[in-house]
Amino acid sequence: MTKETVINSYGLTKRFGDFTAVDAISFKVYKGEIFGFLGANGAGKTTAMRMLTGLSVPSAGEADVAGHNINNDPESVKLSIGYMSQKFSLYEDLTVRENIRLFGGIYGLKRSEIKRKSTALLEKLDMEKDADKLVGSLPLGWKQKLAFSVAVFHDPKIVFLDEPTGGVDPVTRRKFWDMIYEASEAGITVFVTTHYMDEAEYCDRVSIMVNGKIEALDSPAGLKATYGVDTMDDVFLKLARP
Ligand SMILES: Nc1ncnc2c1ncn2[C@@H]1O[C@H](COP(=O)(O)OP(=O)(O)OP(=O)(O)O)[C@@H](O)[C@H]1O
Repeated sequence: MTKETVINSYGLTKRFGDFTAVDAISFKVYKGEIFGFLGANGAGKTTAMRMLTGLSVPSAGEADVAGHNINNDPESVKLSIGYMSQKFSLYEDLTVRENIRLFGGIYGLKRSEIKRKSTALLEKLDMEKDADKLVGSLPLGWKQKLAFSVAVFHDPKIVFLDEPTGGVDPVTRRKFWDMIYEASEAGITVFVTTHYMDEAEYCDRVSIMVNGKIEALDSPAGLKATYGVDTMDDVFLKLARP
């Protein structure tokens, strides 16, 4: 069976003046995959992700994302994906319920659908009694779970997560990854950047970006075998911090 390609990037490039932040990256991501997008600080991950999500125009190159071309039809790209940025997109001065409603509306869901799905989501997150609390008052781990949930609320084909678990303890991070697995099992492709190497191990495939280029791309086991090391930490150290 051939795998369905949901991201096809070819020669994707972003320059800021004389500086090339993303340097002609070409790769494919398949449906339902958990794809880890790794690299040291400043390697170009966020810049690449902003192009792939239709938020920033490439200097050169192309990408098809969820069946739409990022250059010709960025608006369709935006509607077909979910995006959770490092600072999340949640409104701190709105309640949990208001945030869910807002994002459902932005992604074009019907009112009745928003209502039904909100009830199910609050139950799943065990946040029914917190539904009318301001998001700003919640612990960071809860905000991350809520931000992820609103990013997949409209059942997008792909969800892009930019360092979704920064600043929380390992148990909270592990719980967050249960949600990622669940989304992937439901057929949502997960594109995730992280600085945590235990999280890199949870991915189906991992790419490692160095100075704007993709230096390696394989499964965690494949990368470890190629570089003759036992952990993703060591793979990362060899490539990204030689
Ligand atoms: N708007 C901009 N103008 C000029 N340079 C920029 C701009 N945005 C990013 N850069 C530069 O591009 C490079 C890549 O940045 P980017 O944020 O994509 O890296 P990153 O891999 O996501 O890093 P981090 O892990 O720290 O988030 C950096 O050197 C950054 O300073």
